[in-house]
Amino acid sequence: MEQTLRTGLSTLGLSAGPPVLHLFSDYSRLLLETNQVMNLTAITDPDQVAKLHFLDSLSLFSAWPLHDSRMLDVGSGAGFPGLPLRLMEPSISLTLLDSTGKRVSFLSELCSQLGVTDVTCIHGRAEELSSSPEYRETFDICVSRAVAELNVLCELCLPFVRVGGVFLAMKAAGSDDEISGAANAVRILGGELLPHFDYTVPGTEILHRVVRIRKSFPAPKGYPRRFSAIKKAPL
Ligand SMILES: C[S@@+](CC[C@H](N)C(=O)[O-])C[C@H]1O[C@@H](n2cnc3c(N)ncnc32)[C@H](O)[C@@H]1O
Repeated sequence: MEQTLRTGLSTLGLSAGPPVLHLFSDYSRLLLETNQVMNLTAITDPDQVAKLHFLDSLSLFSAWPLHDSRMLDVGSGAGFPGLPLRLMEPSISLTLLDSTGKRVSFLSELCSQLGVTDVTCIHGRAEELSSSPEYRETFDICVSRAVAELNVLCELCLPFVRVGGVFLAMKAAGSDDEISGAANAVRILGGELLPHFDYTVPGTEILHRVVRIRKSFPAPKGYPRRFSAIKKAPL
């Protein structure tokens, strides 16, 4: 696993010393051990964890400058993409958010075992939390992978991003229709669609995409709506 990671990192123009590589090994081991008793990932081979979770997450470094940012990962699940980014770049101030309590307990335990005690793990729903002044428009960067369609995801994520910050949504390469279908949501929520960034997940032939949305104006009051309303009438 460490060799796959080292090779993939060099493809991304990144490098890591033994202490960071060990952190990723420990992360993979704890993920796969816990996965035996809790549904965290469909991937069970450490080499595939390195490629499809770690290197896919770390590809965000090629899509946007991430250092020294206050970052929120919405629907982080087992920590992707936020935690691999923080392990590689300690200057990121990271908050992981998920609506499933068991996953958040796993994340808290994982961060404590990895010794990254400055990561904040929150159990809650994005559309409820972003109305609180503590979180609304306070993050430089919001990231999210595999949580919802982009029009819905914009309503969950853009209210967290400060004006001038960015929302980075990880999507499949063939997401052109999904992106054009989210144009209305982006506009209403104060966003501006930037050119997307396509990449090949290192060590694979899988093409993925980072949709980049700059926050240009504050999100109007009243957004996000309750999840039932978001689902019933997506923007
Ligand atoms: C398919 S998993 C993806 C996990 C991770 N981002 C990844 O790529 O491996 C989706 C996660 O989003 C969380 N989620 C879904 N809706 C959410 C919401 N409204 N607020 C916070 N978390 C949410 C779920 O609990 C789940 O853990």
